[in-house]
This record gives sequence, structure tokens and C-alpha cells, in this order.
Amino acid sequence: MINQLYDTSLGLLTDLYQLTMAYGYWKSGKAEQEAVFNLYFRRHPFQGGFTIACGLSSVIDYLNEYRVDEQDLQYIASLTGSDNRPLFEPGFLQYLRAMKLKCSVDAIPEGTVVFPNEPLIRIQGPILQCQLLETPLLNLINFQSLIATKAARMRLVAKDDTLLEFGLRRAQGPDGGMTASRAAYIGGFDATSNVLAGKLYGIPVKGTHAHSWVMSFDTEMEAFETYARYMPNNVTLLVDTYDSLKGVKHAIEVGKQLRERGYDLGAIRLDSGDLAYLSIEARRMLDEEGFEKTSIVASNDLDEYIMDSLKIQGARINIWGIGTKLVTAYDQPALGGVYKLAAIRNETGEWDYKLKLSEQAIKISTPGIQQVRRFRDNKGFISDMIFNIEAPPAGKTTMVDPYDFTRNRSFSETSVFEDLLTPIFAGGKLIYNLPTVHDSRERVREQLSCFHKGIKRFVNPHTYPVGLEKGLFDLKTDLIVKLREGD
Ligand SMILES: Nc1ncnc2c1ncn2[C@@H]1O[C@H](COP(=O)(O)OP(=O)(O)OP(=O)(O)O)[C@@H](O)[C@H]1O
Ligand SMILES: O=P(O)(O)OC[C@H]1O[C@H](OP(=O)(O)OP(=O)(O)O)[C@H](O)[C@@H]1O
Ligand SMILES: O=C(O)c1cccnc1
Repeated sequence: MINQLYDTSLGLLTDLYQLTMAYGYWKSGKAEQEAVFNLYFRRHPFQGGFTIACGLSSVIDYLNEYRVDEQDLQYIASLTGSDNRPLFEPGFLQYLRAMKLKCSVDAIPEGTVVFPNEPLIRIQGPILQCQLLETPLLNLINFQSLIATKAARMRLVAKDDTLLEFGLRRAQGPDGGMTASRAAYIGGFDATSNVLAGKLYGIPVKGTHAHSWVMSFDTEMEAFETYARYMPNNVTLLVDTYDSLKGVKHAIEVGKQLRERGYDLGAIRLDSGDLAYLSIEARRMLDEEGFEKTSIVASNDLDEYIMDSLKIQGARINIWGIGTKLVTAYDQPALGGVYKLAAIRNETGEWDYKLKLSEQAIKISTPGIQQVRRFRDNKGFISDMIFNIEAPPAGKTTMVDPYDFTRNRSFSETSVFEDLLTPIFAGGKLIYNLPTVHDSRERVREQLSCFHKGIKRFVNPHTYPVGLEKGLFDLKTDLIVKLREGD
């Protein structure tokens, strides 16, 4: 996928400090020491109550195609320190040249609803390799999960209306645009105006026409007639270049001509003014002339809040064209996903569990080889429990709220659950059947339907319970105490 966009190896798509640490691991004989890292985020974006996991398919592509090629090595060899001498010894370059990824990766499938502190990806392998992958994995998961979440919020408001993504022109560069088109589709959009995304990702493409088309003719009527003459099977007319309601009248005239030729007026598009008032008026005018099936598209700096407001005002829009505020995640342009070391194998073959301390409880990482268990009852999902697969829960299980240990829940042997992290790579070999972009989109729909509506509201959403299995909670607490007592 992204490899199709860049005809270059992406081995250097990482931060320099990953390379300097890799060098340090290699020099100190630690390069092959087995480690486990988790990729997770700490807070939902948009002050929401859920996040959609997205980007795994790009991660798989990235890992499958991973290479550090001769040009990359030449570049690394050219890097120098403060004394102008090379940063890296030739032996390290030789090591990178021969390196084959042999990490095992478990991940939560694309399209799954996820919550803070749950590992979306768990990677296990030589510490040097895990370290080099931190930056690209975060880059691929953070942005796509952010956009898929934004899109899913818009889908919740749109209900059964059609959602079109129009963002390419306002996106953060070509990759921002391409990636956003894919993530928006997974999150619940129906189509994109981005033709390359359509070609590469198999997403439906759709579009209308711009004001320039209308402006290039002497009259709006002539512009509409010409468009309809040459593309009678794809007629959506943008009516607001001069006066939206006069534009609707002209569109209806063209609609009548189309009917004489055996076609129909597909839709009109409103792109300025009061979209509630204009859509209600346009609907009335279209219906009065027998164009009940003609759709009304609206665009113009829309987001989920304006859509919601327009619906409350009774707007008669049934197709929404959304660009800027979707593809740039305008109100929160980054998801703060992080990648933390959780365990490292010691000389005796045992795991040493690791955590990062912080004054803020939310920033203390969780040790262990983690899995996420999602419990459900007959109404849907009820809570998620993170546990250490080295000490899996058996029988009756207690889950502790990591920020308030007086709050806990118990699950019996008969509780129904699924474990979310799925094996993707085993020792560097892909063992996962990649779902299509359509499957992942469907998964978002299914998943959201299984959660209580409280987590889906935009204002003060309900906090879905996510806790640590009691054994893991105790392990974490003991480690915190030990580290705080140490020097
Ligand atoms: N009825 C409405 N309720 C809430 N928001 C609306 C309504 N109608 C339009 N909007 C939104 O209000 C904003 C209006 O933007 P703006 O002030 O640029 O007006 P405009 O109609 O685009 O003006 P222009 O004619 O200069 O293009 C847009 O984000 C639009 O989606
Ligand atoms: O508002 P957004 O959510 O970002 O959606 C994309 C916008 O891009 C187009 O406007 P633009 O003025 O660029 O071109 P146009 O002449 O086709 O309207 C389109 O008309 C939308 O208003
Ligand atoms: O097809 C459209 O109407 C379109 C495409 C991109 C941006 N704005 C609108």
C-alpha cells in the first residue's frame, strides 16, 4: 500500500535515535536479546468514548517489504558525530545489510473498537529490530486510527445517509490524503473523490462538479445542460454558484430534459449558505416537480457537530460531502499513541518485566506480555480486561480498575469473551489472512452496534470499563513500589 506510493525502501522511515540505540544494542552485545513492546494510546481522540483501530494492513505491508538497501546503507555511513567522524562502524552496516526481520507480531484487527491502554500491537523479537520499528508503527497506526475514528463519528450522525470523502485537496500532503481516504472508508464513508485511492485500495469513487464548470459558461443553465448532455448517467448539479434556489430551478429544468432522454437528475449539491433552510426549500421544489428520488448533497466545512445540528434543524440532506475537517482531524490533529518496552528476556531465559514510571498515573506503562479479553453478555460488550499471557486467568477472574483499585469486577468460568490480539507474524513470517478494506469497514459497523450508546455520544461519553487482571495489577504495583524505592 504505502510502498506503492514510494518507489524506495522504507527502512529509514524511522527516527535517528532508533538507529543510534540500535547501534548501541549491537555494540553492547544486546542486539538479539528478546524483548516485548506494546503500542497503545492513553486517551480517546475528540473527547470521545471510543477509538477505531486502523492501519494494521499498512503495518503488515511495511513489515513484509522491510529492507535497508545499499543506498540506505550509504546514507547511514555518511552520518557523522560532533567530531565529524562517522556515527556508525562498518560492522554495524554489515549487520543491517544481513538483517532479516524475525519479530512475532500480535495485533487487534483493523476496524475493532479499542480503548485507552489496550495494546493494539504487541511485538516480540530481537530488541534491536523492535526498536527500529517503533517510529514507523506509530506513524502508521496513529493517523489511520484517528481518521477512522473521526469517520465513524460522522457515520453515527449520518445514520443511513451517504457519506462522501472530499478531502484530498486539503489533506496533509499526498500520503496524508491517500491514507485518510482509506481510513475514512474503513470508518464508515461510502466513497471518496480520490481517484488514486479508488485504484489502489478498491474504494468506490464518486464526485460532482466544481463552481469553475458553471463559471466557464455564460449562464448556469448552459453549464447544467452541457454537463447533462455529456454525462447523463452521472448528473449531480452544483446549484450555489450564483443563487442556490435559482440554481435548483435550473437543475429541475435540466432534470426534465434528462427524463425525455430516459435518464434522471441524480442529485443537486449545496455548498454555501444556510444548509438547513436551503435543503428544505430545495426538497420542496424538487418534490413539487416530481423529483422525489433526486438526492440533496451538502458540503462546506462540515463536521459531525454541524451535521448533527443540521439534522436537528430538519435539514433534508441525504448525501454529505466532507473534506477538511475529516482528513485533517481538524479538532484533534494527532492521536498520541505510544510504544513501550514491557518485558525483556534475561540470561536465565526468564522475562524481566519493565515499566516506565511517571508522576501521572495515566502515564505509567503496564508490564507483561499482554492480551486483551473482551467480555460480553446477551446485550453486547461489557468490559475489557488486560492480562499477562505468561500467567493467564483461569476460573473465576478478578479485574481491577488501574486508577482506582477499590473498583473491581469478577468474571466466572462461564463468562463469554474473545481475545482481541490475533497472531499476525510468527518469527517474521506472515500467518494472517488479511481482511479486505470492505471487511474492516463492516467490522467497524458490527463492533459499534455491540457497545452501549453511552460510549458513542459526543458530550461526556460514558467510560467503558477497561481493567487489569488482578495478577497483572499486582505485578505492576509491585514493580512501581520497587522502582520508587530504588535509586
Ligand atoms: N443551518 C446551519 N446550521 C449550522 N451550521 C451551518 C448551517 N448552514 C451552514 N452551516 C455551516 O456554517 C459554516 C458557514 O460557513 P461560511 O461562513 O464560510 O458561509 P458560506 O455559506 O460558506 O459563505 P460563502 O457564501 O462565503 O461561501 C459552514 O461550516 C457550514 O457547513
Ligand atoms: O469543505 P470541505 O469539507 O473541505 O469539502 C471540500 C470542499 O472542497 C470544495 O470546495 P472548493 O472551494 O475547494 O472548490 P469548489 O470550487 O469545487 O467548490 C467543495 O466544494 C467543498 O466545499
Ligand atoms: O466531487 C465533488 O463534488 C468534490 C470533490 C472534491 C472536493 N469537493 C467536491
